[in-house]
Amino acid sequence: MAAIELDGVTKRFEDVTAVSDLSLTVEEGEVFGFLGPNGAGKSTTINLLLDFVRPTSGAVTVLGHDARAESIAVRERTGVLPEGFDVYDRLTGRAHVEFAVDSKEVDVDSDAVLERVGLADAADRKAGGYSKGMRQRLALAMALVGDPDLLILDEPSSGLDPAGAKEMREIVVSEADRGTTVFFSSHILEQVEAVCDRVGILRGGELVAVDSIDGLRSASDADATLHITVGAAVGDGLLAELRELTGVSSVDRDGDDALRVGCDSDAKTAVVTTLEDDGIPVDDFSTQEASLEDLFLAYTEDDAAVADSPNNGGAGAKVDDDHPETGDPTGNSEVSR
Ligand SMILES: Nc1ncnc2c1ncn2[C@@H]1O[C@H](COP(=O)(O)OP(=O)(O)OP(=O)(O)O)[C@@H](O)[C@H]1O
Repeated sequence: MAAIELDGVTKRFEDVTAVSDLSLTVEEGEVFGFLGPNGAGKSTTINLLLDFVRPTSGAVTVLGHDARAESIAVRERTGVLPEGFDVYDRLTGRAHVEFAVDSKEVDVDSDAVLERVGLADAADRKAGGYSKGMRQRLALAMALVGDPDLLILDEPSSGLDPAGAKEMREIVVSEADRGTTVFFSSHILEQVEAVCDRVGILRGGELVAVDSIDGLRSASDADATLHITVGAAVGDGLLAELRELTGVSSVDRDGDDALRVGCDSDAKTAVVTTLEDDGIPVDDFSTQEASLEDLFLAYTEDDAAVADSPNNGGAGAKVDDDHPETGDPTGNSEVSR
């Protein structure tokens, strides 16, 4: 069964279309990264899943439940780390987790959850004195209460130091190992690359790509960089010839005995063959694949030109030619529609 299913979902706020005809399926047990520039519609999508906002059109199903009609059933099985989470200053960390335990009506040892997110030593301190990263850990602890089937994390690494970000990754991986579906939005692409099975990229409310990172690589124009060590000097004429090859975007000398070539994967062989045909021995070469950041830019920049990507869970990877900040640590109060 799919954990999340959005079918032709559009959300308009007066004249702003935050999400446009979004279709996306996230399978149970997947770790799914949801990316997009500021204002792309990520938080709105998350709010649609949780029935904090309602679609203008289209259907949202979460864990087999209709997100509108069965929102309570969804929330009972879902842990949420909301964007812009804020603490109750006067309550201790433990009191926050106990609040989540009571709200979810589960029998959970709050200290064990706090330990899990590295807050055991600060459990009795008032959360108003917590650093930003500690607040974020506390939000995660509350999301983890009750071992949810689905974790929805909106910018989970915001405010975390590198050690905290690593712990966040480890928790995501261990949750996934337990079978939990994890759906998270992030601007920290290394984080996403490290843990996600698939990513979806939103741009202006539209899903412009959804695939594994390798799938995005092969479907996008983002180039790999080929480092070639050569056994003889490469003249300007040959450099120009290489630049003319199909799929080659740049060719630069890298010292006297090496070249750096930006090219798509199909062009690699032609580059090497052209050098050898011109009597230049190729002593060594290595390829550095496009990073997720390169891919993100390729899919979201204005002149993005991206080939069709086949594996999209029914969404159709596309070629691009009232968000309630409640202050409620459950993330559950105040619904804006
Ligand atoms: N309650 C609202 N009323 C009016 N417009 C809204 C509301 N909520 C979101 N929007 C608009 O919808 C668009 C998408 O916003 P959203 O917060 O979903 O983007 P995002 O991808 O989460 O951005 P960020 O990365 O900056 O958090 C933006 O243009 C935003 O201004």
